[in-house]
Amino acid sequence: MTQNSLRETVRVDLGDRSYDIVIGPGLIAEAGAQIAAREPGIRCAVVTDRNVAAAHLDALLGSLAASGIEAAPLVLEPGEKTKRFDELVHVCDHVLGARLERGDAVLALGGGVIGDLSGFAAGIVRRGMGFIQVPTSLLAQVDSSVGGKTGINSSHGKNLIGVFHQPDLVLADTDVLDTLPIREFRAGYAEVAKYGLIDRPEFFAWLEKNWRDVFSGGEARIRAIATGCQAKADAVAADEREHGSRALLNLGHTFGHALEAATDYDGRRLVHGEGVAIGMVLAHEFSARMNLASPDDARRVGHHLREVGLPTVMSDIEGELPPTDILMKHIAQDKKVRRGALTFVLTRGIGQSFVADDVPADEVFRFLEEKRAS
Ligand SMILES: NC(=O)c1ccc[n+]([C@@H]2O[C@H](COP(=O)([O-])OP(=O)(O)OC[C@H]3O[C@@H](n4cnc5c(N)ncnc54)[C@H](O)[C@@H]3O)[C@@H](O)[C@H]2O)c1
Ligand SMILES: O=C(O)C(=O)C[C@@H](O)[C@H](O)[C@H](O)COP(=O)(O)O
Ligand SMILES: [Zn+2]
Repeated sequence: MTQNSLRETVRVDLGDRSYDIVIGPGLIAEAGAQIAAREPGIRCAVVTDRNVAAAHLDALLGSLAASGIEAAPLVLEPGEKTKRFDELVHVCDHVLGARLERGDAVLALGGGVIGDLSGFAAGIVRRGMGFIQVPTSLLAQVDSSVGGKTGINSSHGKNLIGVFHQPDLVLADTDVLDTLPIREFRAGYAEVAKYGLIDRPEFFAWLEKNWRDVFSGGEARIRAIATGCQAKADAVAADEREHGSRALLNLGHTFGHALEAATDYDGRRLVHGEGVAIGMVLAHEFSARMNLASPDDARRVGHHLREVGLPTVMSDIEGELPPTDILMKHIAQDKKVRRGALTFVLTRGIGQSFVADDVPADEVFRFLEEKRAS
């Protein structure tokens, strides 16, 4: 990690596909110069959503134009339901209609929804073109803009269709978080805390003490984002395509994704980071039930996430959830399933997560039934 006053740069080491994540204030105004310095002559399709466009699109387009970068903007509807096939076709048609070449780029200006969808388009148009991430939600700055997982949802489940396609550059302008709704900031915080729970117990302890400063902005926020990006960069460099250790980044996601699918990706009821928050508490509780970890750790995780204002139990989700066998059907579609056996990220304690193969489905079923009843 290199530091320059409030600017931090984290490098994702992937040989000839390595790239920088630049983090700090004022980066949208500088985006044109940052991109032109790395890719002279490049043109961009700028994909964003209506909320982000209202607050930040003009500034980005101005910055690109000032550096002589031609840009073709496309504004989509906000929300998880935009991660679907017809919107993928929409983005691909837009990129082709603008006559962008393989060496040009799709630039994602937005949260994880826009990043995942645009990255998928960049990965398949002309069999793979340039991709630049300008993440605008906390979740996207600390997680989804890094690592090259792209994709869309299916009626069969979350993120089931997609490709790995790494970005060439990530510009995380921390100023833009000032316009992010507080509910979305909290949701992104769940993925920040995740890195502590995976294998950085001292980071989790730091968050327990300093989360108010992370929420209020400034140095603590930048430190939290840079620590998260470094953790993600390390995990991706070690196992780019999730053959093994990268699966740790999925802590809380097997339960969380099932809950997102069970609520029909309705962001009024549950957004991704909230599903991850509930999922991480469930993963710690399930680990305790399997005698792998102390129930005190599960209580500590639940206490912290609840303290910042996140939902932590299934009953926090508004409205009825479908029966447990439907949740199990979603869990069985998880991409970590091997030869029909469930794989979960479980834990031996705070910061001691591990990938558990062959988790008995009947134990998971009984556990979920009990949790729903309690
Ligand atoms: N590819 C990955 O590695 C990865 C990692 C984590 C999550 N994800 C995916 O990311 C998605 C969730 O991302 P998200 O939480 O960013 O959701 P999102 O993209 O829906 O953004 C959240 C909301 O905030 C708004 N918004 C974003 N930035 C804003 C800003 N600066 N000012 C005002 N409004 C703003 C958006 O319009 C949207 O309404 C999920 O689909 C999840 O599966 C992917
Ligand atoms: O980058 C990863 O690897 C992750 O698992 C990060 C997660 O936060 C993210 O939500 C990811 O999209 C989930 O991946 P999936 O393979 O379970 O769809
Ligand atoms: Zn996630």
